[in-house]
Formats: sequence, structure tokens, C-alpha cells
Amino acid sequence: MVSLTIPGERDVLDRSLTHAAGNDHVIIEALSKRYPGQAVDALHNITLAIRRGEIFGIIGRSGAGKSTLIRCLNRLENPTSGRVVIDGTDISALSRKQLVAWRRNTGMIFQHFNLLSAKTVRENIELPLKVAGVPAAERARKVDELLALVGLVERQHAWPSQLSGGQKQRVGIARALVHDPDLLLCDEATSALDPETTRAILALLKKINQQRHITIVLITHEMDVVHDLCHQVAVIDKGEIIERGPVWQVYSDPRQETTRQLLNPHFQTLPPEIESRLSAERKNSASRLAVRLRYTGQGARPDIGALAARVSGEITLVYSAVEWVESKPTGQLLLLLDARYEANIVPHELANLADRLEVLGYVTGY
Ligand SMILES: Nc1ncnc2c1ncn2[C@@H]1O[C@H](COP(=O)(O)OP(=O)(O)OP(=O)(O)O)[C@@H](O)[C@H]1O
Repeated sequence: MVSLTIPGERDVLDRSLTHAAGNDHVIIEALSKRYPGQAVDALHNITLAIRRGEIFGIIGRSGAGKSTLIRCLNRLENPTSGRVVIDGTDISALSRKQLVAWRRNTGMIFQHFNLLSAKTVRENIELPLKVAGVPAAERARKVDELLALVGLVERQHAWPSQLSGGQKQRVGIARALVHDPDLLLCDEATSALDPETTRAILALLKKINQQRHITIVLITHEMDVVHDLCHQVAVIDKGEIIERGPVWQVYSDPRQETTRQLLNPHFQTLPPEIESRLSAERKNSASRLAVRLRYTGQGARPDIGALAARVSGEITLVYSAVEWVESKPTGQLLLLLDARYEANIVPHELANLADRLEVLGYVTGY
């Protein structure tokens, strides 16, 4: 379980999922997109599979290609090459008319809500049903159901200008669900909201996923959104997927520098006061060995008692950040061991106490 690892040494990365046959909801195959007049692809050779009922996050920096990718999933953008297969349907093969009907199975919510200012909350939610020719009684029933789901019954006659950002997004979510879609696409759905409202909207999306078994694909530049909501994540950089896997895994053990930067401050680099005192060789008899124990959800647990029993003498806990993601411990402990410990004996002493052990070097004068 334990491996001695020098940070940055490991090569990267394809932690592709092993998908249960027949359970894929969205399949993206070798998708590339180049906008007219551009010299480079906005998306290059993207291949991804998203399972039915999961919440799949796509994260990346500004300009990485997130919006382009999510818009290719309902053909708001057409790929230059490759294809998107949803529920067994190759959506690039659909005619305009088929596409209109097909899109009812796919709800979409947007960062800026896209509500009609001259219609009330109730009317905004009802509108797509009217356009689809749904009878009035059925429309009323559906709107009532969705108002209750998103917690807006009391605000149903308000105008969008009278709503908070979070309430506007609740309207956007209700409107996206009017046709009972089995896929919901979220385009930076919480980016315009404050942290508390973001949490409430993420909780609503989680409830919708659990109660209605809707597959959710969301794009975001916020790692917290992925952490709090998603089961799986793909990291996109310069139009390519550079890393992907279960959230707990990517979160606890990012392989790519871009991912680490997105994760900051969760993925802690060394505290400056340690880094400045760190050397590869022991400087004097008081130099202490710095080790980082990483928990990446592979099975090891941060068992302080076992640690103390295994390592004798003074142990200084310099930094600790372990949290439980999907019931798996993820994070790290940074320790300075007793001065007599040498780099070459430590892995044996600490065997099985971490998923990954990094011997960082000797710290003098801390
Ligand atoms: N309509 C367009 N025409 C030409 N280039 C475009 C167009 N839309 C996007 N791009 C370019 O494609 C690349 C990917 O853009 P995209 O909007 O998909 O990225 P993003 O990750 O969603 O960024 P952001 O988080 O800033 O919205 C960028 O270089 C962008 O400038």
C-alpha cells in the first residue's frame, strides 16, 4: 500500500472509469471542435463516458473549453468531428425537428439564469410547457409540483427583478425540469452566487439527482462545487481532458499541476517555514526527517494511535488536512520525526499507515 514517492515524479494519468456495460448515459467519442477562423481546436479529441444517474463535473480554467463541451452535449454547438451519443442516440445525426423533440429530455441551467423579466416565476416555469402544447390543467399540475420541489411556492407570483440570485436559479432549475428530463446540464450554475446560496443550490441539485435519478453534467471553475456535489470529475485544460476519475481520488491525489492549482488551497504545498528549512542531507544531529502521509481513499486510515505506536520519540504534527469524501479519508499529515530517524528506514516504520508516503528531506531549526 505504501510507496515511497518523490513529489512530481509520478507520470500521469488516465484514471478512466471502468464502466458497467450498458450503464453509460452520455458517451463522447473523439470529439473535436474548432471555431470558424480559429487556428487551434477549442476542444481536441475528447472521449468521456458518463454513467446514468451520476453527477459528473467538468472543471477547468477560463478558456479551457468547458462551455464549448457542455454546449456540444445538446448541440447548441456542433462538433467539428467526433460524436455525442446520449441514451444510444447519436445526436449529431438528428434533424432540426428531431433535435427540438429530443432536447426535451435534456434540461439546461445557466450562470445568468436566462429568465424572462416580463413573466412571473410561475409563468417562466410554465412557458416551455405552453410552447410544447401541454394542456392548461396538466401545465398547472406540473408547475405546482416543481414550485414545491425548488421551494418557491410562496414566490410564484413574483417578478424576476424581485428575486435573489439563488431564487432566480431555483426558477431556472424548475424550468429545466418541466419535461421530466433524465439529463440535466449545468453551465456554471452557481458562479454568480455567494457561497451560502451556492451551498443551497448544490443541495437542491443533489436532491434532484437522488429523488429523480437524473444524470447531471456540470461545468465549473470552482473545485468546491465538484467536491460538494459530484461523483466523478474530468479536468479540462486547453481543450483536452488531462485527468479524470472519482472525485475523492482526483481530489486527494491529483496527478496534474493544473489540477493541483485548481485544488488550491486544498492541495497544500509545503508551508514556507518548512520549505525554507528543508534539505536533502542531514545538516546536524538535530535535523528532523519530514514525511508526508497521504490519504487517497485507497484504504489506509489516519490512525494517530497506530502512528505513535510505530514511531518512537518526538513526532511533530506540522500540518494536517484530512477530510472524508464519500466516506473515504483524503488529505495529508505532514510530520517531523524524531531526530534519529533516517530517510532509508522510515518507509518500514510507517508501513500501512498511509496510502502514500513521501519522505521530503531533513528540516533543521524548526
Ligand atoms: N464563438 C466562438 N468563436 C471563436 N472562439 C470561441 C468561441 N467560443 C469560444 N471560443 C474560444 O474557444 C476556447 C474555449 O472557450 P470556452 O468558452 O468553451 O471555455 P470555458 O472553459 O468555458 O471558459 P470560461 O470559463 O471563461 O467560460 C477559448 O479559447 C475561446 O476563446
